[in-house]
Amino acid sequence: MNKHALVAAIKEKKSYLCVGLDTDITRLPKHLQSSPNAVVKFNKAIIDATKDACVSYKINTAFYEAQGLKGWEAMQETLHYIPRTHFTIADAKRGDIGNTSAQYAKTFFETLPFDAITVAPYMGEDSIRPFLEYENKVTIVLGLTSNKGAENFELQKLYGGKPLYEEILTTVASWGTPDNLMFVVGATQAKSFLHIRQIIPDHFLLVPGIGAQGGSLKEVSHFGLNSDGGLLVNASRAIIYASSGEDFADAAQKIALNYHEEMRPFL
Ligand SMILES: O=C(O)c1cc(=O)[nH]c(=O)n1[C@@H]1O[C@H](COP(=O)(O)O)[C@@H](O)[C@H]1O
Repeated sequence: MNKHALVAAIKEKKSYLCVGLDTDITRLPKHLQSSPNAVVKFNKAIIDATKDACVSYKINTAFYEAQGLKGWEAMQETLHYIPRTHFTIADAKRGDIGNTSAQYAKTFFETLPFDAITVAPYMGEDSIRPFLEYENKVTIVLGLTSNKGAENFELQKLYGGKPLYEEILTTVASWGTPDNLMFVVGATQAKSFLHIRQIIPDHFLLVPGIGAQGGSLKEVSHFGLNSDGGLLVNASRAIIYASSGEDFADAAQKIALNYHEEMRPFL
């Protein structure tokens, strides 16, 4: 699915919810833990339960890579199970010298055919170009992240007085278009959304940090939405671990529907 199809899905469904499949093998409900392929069973149940409320799924690759070969297989099976009507994100946070980034792009755009990947901008233009060369794929660059460590570098002022993250948004935006580039902005950074929208009015923002990290969906929506929707708000733990019992999928569905209901009036 490309960005235009995503915009259509958001408008039709009146949802900009992205469900995060950060599936931690140690947090699976007890009744699944001994079952073979437990991660895939869990993910399939979560997808079945939440697909009507959301337009996107984000697979955080760390939770799968940590399991070795079995984890990569689970990631692949999960990706293929996600309906084509949903925008798929590999949250892999890659980026390296050009020829290495080209291999990362191949991994997450071809071998595993995700629609988008998260990328760290630290190594600059040649580390991001190989991702942008793919037509109909989206590169999501870390802008202002949700974590405390954002203060260490992203919010530090450069010599001109501008914070580093602003320089990243402006410069990276000039390497692509709002069709092939999005930016990560954490929901915990709500007070910066108005300003960020002045710098990049047209780009989609992937917004993690509601739910477990305490960000406000209302604030983010108020300041972040644009005429395309322009937001993908992610929640992972708050949805997928809404219950640790046999009712985990029903509980996940309830939370996802609540987010959807909160989003509806904004569109
Ligand atoms: O790129 C991300 O998705 C990301 C960026 C960021 O600034 N903060 C952030 O939490 N994330 C990811 O978003 C998800 C948030 O998970 P929950 O806090 O459980 O909703 C995790 O997969 C994080 O790795």
